[in-house]
Amino acid sequence: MTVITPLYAMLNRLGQLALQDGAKPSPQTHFELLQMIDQLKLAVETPTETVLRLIYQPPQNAALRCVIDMGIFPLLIEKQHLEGGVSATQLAEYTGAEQDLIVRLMRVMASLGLCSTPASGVYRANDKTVALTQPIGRDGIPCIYDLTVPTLSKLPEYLRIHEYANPQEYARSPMNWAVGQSQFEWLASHKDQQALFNSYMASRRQGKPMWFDVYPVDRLLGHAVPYEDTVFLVDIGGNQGHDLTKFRQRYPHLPGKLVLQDLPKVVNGVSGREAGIGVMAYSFLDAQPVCGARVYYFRSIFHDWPDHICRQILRNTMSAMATDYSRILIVDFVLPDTNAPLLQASLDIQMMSISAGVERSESQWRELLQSVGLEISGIWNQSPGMESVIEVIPMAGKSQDPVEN
Ligand SMILES: C[S@@+](CC[C@H](N)C(=O)[O-])C[C@H]1O[C@@H](n2cnc3c(N)ncnc32)[C@H](O)[C@@H]1O
Repeated sequence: MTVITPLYAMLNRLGQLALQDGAKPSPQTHFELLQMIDQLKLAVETPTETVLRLIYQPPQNAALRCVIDMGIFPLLIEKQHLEGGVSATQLAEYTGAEQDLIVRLMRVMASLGLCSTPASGVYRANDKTVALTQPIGRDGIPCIYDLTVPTLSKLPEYLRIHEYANPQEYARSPMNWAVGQSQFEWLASHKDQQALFNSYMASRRQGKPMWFDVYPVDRLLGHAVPYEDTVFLVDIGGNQGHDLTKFRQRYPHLPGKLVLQDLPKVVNGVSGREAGIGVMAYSFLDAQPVCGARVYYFRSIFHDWPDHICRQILRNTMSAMATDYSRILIVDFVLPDTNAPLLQASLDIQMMSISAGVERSESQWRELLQSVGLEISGIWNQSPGMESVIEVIPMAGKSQDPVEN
């Protein structure tokens, strides 16, 4: 009798998933495939192997950061035409680094699958190498490394000293304790990293659906007031306008203006004229100056902040909302109560560290919103691994007057 082991059952399921959607899997299948592959690895690894894999992640990240700094990935792309690949000797010549060091760093890159190594001390670009030369890898890796590593290395000490209290105050976040500033002050005082951050923000969802692919925008269009001087959507904390530009391209004829808001250091020098976007330096810790917009849109904002600041931001927005007309759209993760994807669970720890922020579950979102008199009118999601679009309106019978923060 054949015994179906858990490993065999997993492989079977993987096979089914691989067949299911042909060459281009749906977002759901893609997500399940990735989850299954992780589970498969755990099923094959011995417990010792799992622990060793985890222990040696920090050196991998450090090596990757160095290889990005040395500009090796663009060289591999540039020399892609060389059939035999690029040797460590050549890389040493191009970069000025010592050849033996290159061999040691590139061994890690090849093991991570970020290039191939057809012969000893020889490297070739693969499809992952390309992403490391684009803004998402080129700028995202050093940005997140510099922003988080000094704090993460001290997080165990911070939590021990603070008797394992859940960090809930922006001004007393682990980053503030470890580095003297929380994320946005730190970025504002580190010009190069702020530029990397902006570039990473604009690039990190490349190839993923936009919020308007997930959310039925028709819900907003039908009742929008079509006057030239009305505002259709304000992107609050919209960085340098990457989302709004794409929204404008998809919807060139909207009933009303689009407005981008972010901190002065982020939007100074940004011109939205070509895309027909108004640009405004504004802090969402102050009352919202744009009144009566159809939509107040926040993407990846609330996860940066603890509840008390989120309430402040929400109240500042509610004071500008038009009764029975304006709504808030929040694009953020809605963590499942069990089996949260590792990326979301890890981002939660990152947010906690750099700004006492939180990735929230549906019940946490409801609780937060209810505490200021708001309620969820719908949640849209295309894939469990992606952010959701949460539509929010004032609770029936609640006033939208400014309330004390
Ligand atoms: C995680 S990024 C998200 C950017 C963009 N919404 C996106 O999803 O790509 C957070 C943004 O909030 C902005 N921000 C931080 N503090 C702010 C404040 N007090 N007022 C307005 N924007 C702020 C940052 O400059 C940054 O652009």
